[in-house]
Amino acid sequence: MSELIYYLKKLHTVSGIKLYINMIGMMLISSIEGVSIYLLIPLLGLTGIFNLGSLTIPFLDQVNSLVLRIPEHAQLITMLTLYILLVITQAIVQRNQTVLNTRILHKFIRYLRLSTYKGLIQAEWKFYLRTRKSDISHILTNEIVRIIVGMGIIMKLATTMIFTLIQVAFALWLSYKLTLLVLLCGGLMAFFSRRFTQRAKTIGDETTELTKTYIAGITDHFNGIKDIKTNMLEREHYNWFLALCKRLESNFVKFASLQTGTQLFYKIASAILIGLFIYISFEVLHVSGGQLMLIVVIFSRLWPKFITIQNSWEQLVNSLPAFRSVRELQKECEETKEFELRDLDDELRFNLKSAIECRNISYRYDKNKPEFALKDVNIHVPANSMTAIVGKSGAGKSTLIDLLIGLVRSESGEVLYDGVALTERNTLAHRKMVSYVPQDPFLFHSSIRDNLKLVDPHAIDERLWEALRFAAADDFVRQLPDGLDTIIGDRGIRLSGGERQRLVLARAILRKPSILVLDEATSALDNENEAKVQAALERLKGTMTIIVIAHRLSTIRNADQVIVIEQGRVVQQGAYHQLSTETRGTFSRLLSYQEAGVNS
Ligand SMILES: Nc1ncnc2c1ncn2[C@@H]1O[C@H](COP(=O)(O)OP(=O)(O)OP(=O)(O)O)[C@@H](O)[C@H]1O
Repeated sequence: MSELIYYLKKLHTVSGIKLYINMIGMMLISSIEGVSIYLLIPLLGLTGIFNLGSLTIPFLDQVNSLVLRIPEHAQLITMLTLYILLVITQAIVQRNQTVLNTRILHKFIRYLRLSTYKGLIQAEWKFYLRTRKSDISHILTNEIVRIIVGMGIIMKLATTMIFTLIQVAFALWLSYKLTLLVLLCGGLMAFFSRRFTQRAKTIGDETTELTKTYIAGITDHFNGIKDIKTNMLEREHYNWFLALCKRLESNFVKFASLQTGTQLFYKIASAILIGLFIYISFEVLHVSGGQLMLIVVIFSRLWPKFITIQNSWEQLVNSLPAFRSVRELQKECEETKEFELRDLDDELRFNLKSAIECRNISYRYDKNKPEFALKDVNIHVPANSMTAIVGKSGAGKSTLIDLLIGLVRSESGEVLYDGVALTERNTLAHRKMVSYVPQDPFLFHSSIRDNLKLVDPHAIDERLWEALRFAAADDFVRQLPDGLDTIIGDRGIRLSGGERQRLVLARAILRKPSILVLDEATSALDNENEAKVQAALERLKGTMTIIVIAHRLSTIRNADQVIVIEQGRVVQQGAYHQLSTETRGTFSRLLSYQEAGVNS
C-alpha cells in the first residue's frame, strides 16, 4: 500500500491541477447521467404510462410541478429537448475528459519509464552484477503497464466513490430509512467480499511471478538458441514454454472468473434484495406507488456503484504487486546510484600522466562468503606503457580491470591515478579517460557509422576510416554493400566475431582515450588480423596507456610489463622475456601449456 501512496503522490506532482479537472469531468458526466435518468420519470409520465400527479417523491415532485407549469402542448417537446441537450452535453464533456485522462496517464507513463530508466542507467556496476537483465526488461515492460492500468482504476475508483457519496447524500435526503437499508446491505456485501479481494491479491502476486519467469525464459532461450539447435533441445524447451503458457492462461482465467464471480454475487444479491424490498413494501408496509418508485430509483442508482467499487478494488489489489516491484527496483537503483546523468556533460577530463597503482586491494563478489576474487593486489601501471595481465580462467583478470577503471570498489586498499585515490566523487572523471573493449563486444542494431559515432557524434568520415584502418577493419567494411552505412544485425549477428571485435576496437580508438583496455579483445581474430592489430597497438605505444588481458600469450610479446595472476593474487610481475626465463614461475608454465597446445 505504501508503494501505491508513493505513486499517487507522484501522479499528483506530474499532473498538477489537470488531475482534479479530470476528476471533476468524470463526476460531471456521472451527474448528467443521473439527472437524465431522473428526467426520464416525468418524461414517461408525460407519455401517459403513469399519472404524474400521483407521485409523492421529493425532488421529482418539484420537477413535476415545474413540468406542469409548462403549457400542456409544449410539455413533451420541452422535456425531450432538455433530455437531448443533457445527452449532448454529456457526450461533449465525456470526449474532452477521455482525451484529458489519456494525456494524464501517458504523461505519467513517460515519467515512470524515464525515472526508472534513468535510475537504472545511473546505477553502479554492482547493481548489475546481482540483477537479472530479464527482470529489468520485465519491469520496464509488463509491470509499468500494470501500474498504469492500476492508476486508471484509482482515478475511476476515486470518482465513483465521490459520486457515490453525493448520491448517498441525495438518497438520504429523498428517504433516509430506505438509503440506510441499502447502505447496510452494501456494507454486508462488502464484508462478505473480503475473500474475493484477498484472492485478487494472491492472483496478482502469481501474475508478477509468472510474467517474470516468462520474460526470463524467452530471453534465455533465444540467447542460447544456437545451443538449443545444435544440441537438439527444442522439445525440452518447447515443453517448458507450453507448461508456462498454460499457467499464464490459467492465471488470467482465474482473475476473470473471480471478477465475474463478484459481479454474479452482487447481481444475485441485488435481485433478491429488490424483490424483498418490493414484497415487504407492498405486502407488509403497504407503501404507495410513488414510494415504490423511490425504492427502485435509489436502489438502481446506488447498487451498481457498489458493484463498480468492489470490482475496481479487486483490479487495483491485483495490480499492487506491480507497484511493489517497480518501487523496489527504483529504490535499489537509488541506493546504488553512481552519478547524475548531468555529471556526464561535465567537460572535465584528465590524462594519465605518471601511473595507475593498486595498493593492497582485495575484493569479494559476496561479502558473506570467504572467497576473495582478488587478495592483497599491488601493481604499478606506468602511463603510456603497455601492460599485459595474464592468468588462468577465473584467476581474477577481469575483476582487476573492473577495479582499475572504478567499475567496482575494492573492499580494502586503494586504486590511485597519478597518486590520487579513486573515490566515489572522482571516479567518473577518471573513467572518462578509459576506452574499454570487452570480450563480448556489443554493437547496436544500426549502421556501422552510427555505431562508431556513438562515442564521437561529430567525427567526420575521414576519422572513422582512420580508426577502422587502425583496427584492421577498413578492408572488410569497404567490401560491405553499403560501406559505413551497412546495418549491423541484432548485436552484430551478421558479422563474424572477429569483425565485431575489430569494429568495437575502432570505436574505442575513435574516443582518443588516455587509457585503452582490451579484455580478450583480439581472441576472435585470425592470425593475419591479429598481427595487424598488434602492429597498430605497437604504433599506439607511447601515446596512451594500454592494458591488455590476453589468453594467447603470443599477442603480448611486445608488452612493457606482464602481470601474472593466480587465484586472485599477483604472483609475477615483469618484462615478458624476464618472466619467460623464470622457469619455475606460473608464466613459464602458462607458456609451456600453450606451446604444447599449439604443437599438438
Ligand atoms: N558476477 C560475479 N559474481 C560472483 N563471482 C564472480 C562474478 N564474476 C566473477 N566471479 C568470480 O571471481 C573470480 C575471478 O573472475 P574473473 O572473471 O575476474 O576471472 P578471469 O581471470 O577474468 O577469468 P576469464 O579469463 O575466464 O575471463 C572467479 O572465481 C569467478 O568465479
